[in-house]
Amino acid sequence: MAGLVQSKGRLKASLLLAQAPVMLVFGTRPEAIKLAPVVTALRSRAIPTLIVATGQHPHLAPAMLQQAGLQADIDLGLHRPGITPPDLVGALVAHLPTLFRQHAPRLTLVQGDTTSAFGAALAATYAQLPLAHVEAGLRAGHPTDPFPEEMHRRLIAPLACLHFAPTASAAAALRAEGIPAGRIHVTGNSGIDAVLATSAMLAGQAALAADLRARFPLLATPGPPWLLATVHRRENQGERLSSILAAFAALARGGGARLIVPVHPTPAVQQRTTALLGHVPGILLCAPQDHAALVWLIGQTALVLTDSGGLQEEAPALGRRVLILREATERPEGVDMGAAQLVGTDTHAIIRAVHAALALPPLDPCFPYGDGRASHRIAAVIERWLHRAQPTRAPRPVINGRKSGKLVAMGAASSTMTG
Ligand SMILES: CC(=O)N[C@H]1[C@@H](OP(=O)(O)OP(=O)(O)OC[C@H]2O[C@@H](n3ccc(=O)[nH]c3=O)[C@H](O)[C@@H]2O)O[C@H](CO)[C@@H](O)[C@@H]1O
Repeated sequence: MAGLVQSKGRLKASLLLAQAPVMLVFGTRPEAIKLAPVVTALRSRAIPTLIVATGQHPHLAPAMLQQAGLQADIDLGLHRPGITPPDLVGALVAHLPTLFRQHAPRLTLVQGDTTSAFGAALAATYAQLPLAHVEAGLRAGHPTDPFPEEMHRRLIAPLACLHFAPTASAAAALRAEGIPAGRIHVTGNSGIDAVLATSAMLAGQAALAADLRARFPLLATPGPPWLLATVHRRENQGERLSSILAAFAALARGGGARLIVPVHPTPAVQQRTTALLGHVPGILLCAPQDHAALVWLIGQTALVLTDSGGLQEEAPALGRRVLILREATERPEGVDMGAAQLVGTDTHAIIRAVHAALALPPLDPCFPYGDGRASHRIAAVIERWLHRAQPTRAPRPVINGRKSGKLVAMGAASSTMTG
């Protein structure tokens, strides 16, 4: 009898979950990379998910999901040439309510600090739907730098009821802003789950590594060490980009290093990079790579030079030092551990830092941003939350501008967990 009651309870719970999925909204390459393991972990617990692509990175983001064996259930296709962050936020606030009405998500989940993440967070909040934030609590120090990412992170925080902080210091930043401790869960960064999974896949597939060696035959040629370099951030465009690229050119011309540079498709970056580095001996420009190739490239190079957030996290996990080509970082843990150095964008400072870093002994893999189990922790918290939070009100349909029906109430907070 007890068993029957229990199985009826389970059945009721699973029906509840099935009727009301977790809606994950993402738009860019790094969100796709970092959300793919979260989707897999949710699905492994039989939590239904609905993946919504905004179209912010129309080619890069779906390709990254595909690599993880996933695809978007719905693609809003909101990208158009010249679209600005406010345009995209406006489009998301206009389009997402229809999906909220059709799919009645119990929880909307966003990752990081992109315009897609902020627009979806705002739309969910207008619809009075509970919001979860993966990679919560990163702060670079200034409210609008990097712009608009820091503004996005800070504005998403008060809207979310579940905050998945990658590190203890990210959790502390949230608490300092008044987020109740019980809503914050220190999980590690799901990007580390992704990079470790990709690295294990590469180790297990000799044919894939052979393909990559064939794709980049120059890397096997004798000569100075290869460095991996990427630059794309909005705050580094213009003169700062020229200053960084001048350092790359000088390093290659000086014969101390060779650089492989996957060039971001943003026109302002692509044009200047091709113009300044296109014909410099010792510099290999290439298209953006799939995640497996990028992870392989980190392993083939001696040092990573970047303004990317994700690469700052990934390189130490793969035993590579990072020189951060920015004035500030929201990821201080790698610097504190000696795996990363904040170098800035001055040409001479970059050259000096490269020579100094190349003289250091090799770095052992280290994990300031997580142990590869963040997605499992995130899914476990969401599962508990779904079972605990009562759907007291259903999503409110808006018909001819009039609201009727019921709303899903903001969920109760669950306890902090670090395990
Ligand atoms: C400084 C900053 O505000 N960065 C934010 C930005 O990401 P972020 O600066 O990391 O964005 P990038 O476009 O550099 O993406 C990094 C990811 O793309 C991969 N890669 C890169 C180049 C390539 O050719 N192929 C490839 O697969 C890297 O391995 C890494 O996993 O949005 C992320 C998603 O919300 C946030 O987590 C970051 O905080």
